[in-house]
Amino acid sequence: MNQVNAIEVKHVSKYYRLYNNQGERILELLTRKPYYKTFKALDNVNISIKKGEIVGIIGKNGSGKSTLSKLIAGLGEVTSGEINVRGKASMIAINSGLNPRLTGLENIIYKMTLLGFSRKKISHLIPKVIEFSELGEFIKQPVKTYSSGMRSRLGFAISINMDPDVLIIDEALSVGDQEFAEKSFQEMMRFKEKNKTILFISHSLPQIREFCTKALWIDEGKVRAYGDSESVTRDYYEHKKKS
Ligand SMILES: Nc1ncnc2c1ncn2[C@@H]1O[C@H](COP(=O)(O)OP(=O)(O)OP(=O)(O)O)[C@@H](O)[C@H]1O
Repeated sequence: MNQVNAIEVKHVSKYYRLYNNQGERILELLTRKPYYKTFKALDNVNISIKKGEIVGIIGKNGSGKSTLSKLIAGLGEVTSGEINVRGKASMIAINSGLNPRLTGLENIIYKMTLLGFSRKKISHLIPKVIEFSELGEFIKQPVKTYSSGMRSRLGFAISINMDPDVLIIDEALSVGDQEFAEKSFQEMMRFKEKNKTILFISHSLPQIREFCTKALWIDEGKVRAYGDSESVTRDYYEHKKKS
């Protein structure tokens, strides 16, 4: 793998199986005949992302942004192709990664234990995560009682303090308040200074222009453009205006 590439996505396709109802899944098991339709969520995606880049991922709803970022984060299998990530990747998304039945504090411990952090390291990081999340006493409440903004705060605070090499943020900052979003952006910049890599999925083109060095435009599962964030967001905006 090239020394300077943090992420390499080579000829990656991802197909989902679509069933009309649960009955079809059972019929398939019984008859051993396929009852599903195949849906191509990603179609031969090739991309290399250099270490230290902040890459904004844009594209209309359902174009494959989350599918691609989940695969890069190691959540799920590619149907074909190959993904190489240098170092550890950590993903935060609006509704994933936290166990709703556990409290905020238990989630911190759970996630860090899963990643193999020592008890000592976890005890050291807990106060930092709580402080960054600004959840105060709510950290002792089950996550299912949190608002989407509170979940996103906790998710961001855990991920950033785990100090991954690649941080993937899927819309998680769109649900928080402005103040928290700004604090998170500052943290993203510090991350960049440490020459770490960030993938940032957002529907906000101004945010992408402000914070990302590059932008990746995904359209119907294919890479439509990858280049400097200014020009890719402009092309995307022009395309949206016409359609
Ligand atoms: N688990 C799944 N099973 C079946 N289809 C799926 C699954 N996950 C995603 N898809 C489909 O794959 C396509 C791409 O979805 P994805 O969530 O990657 O899009 P997105 O670009 O992130 O969209 P959005 O902007 O709405 O978040 C969509 O058509 C979606 O319905």
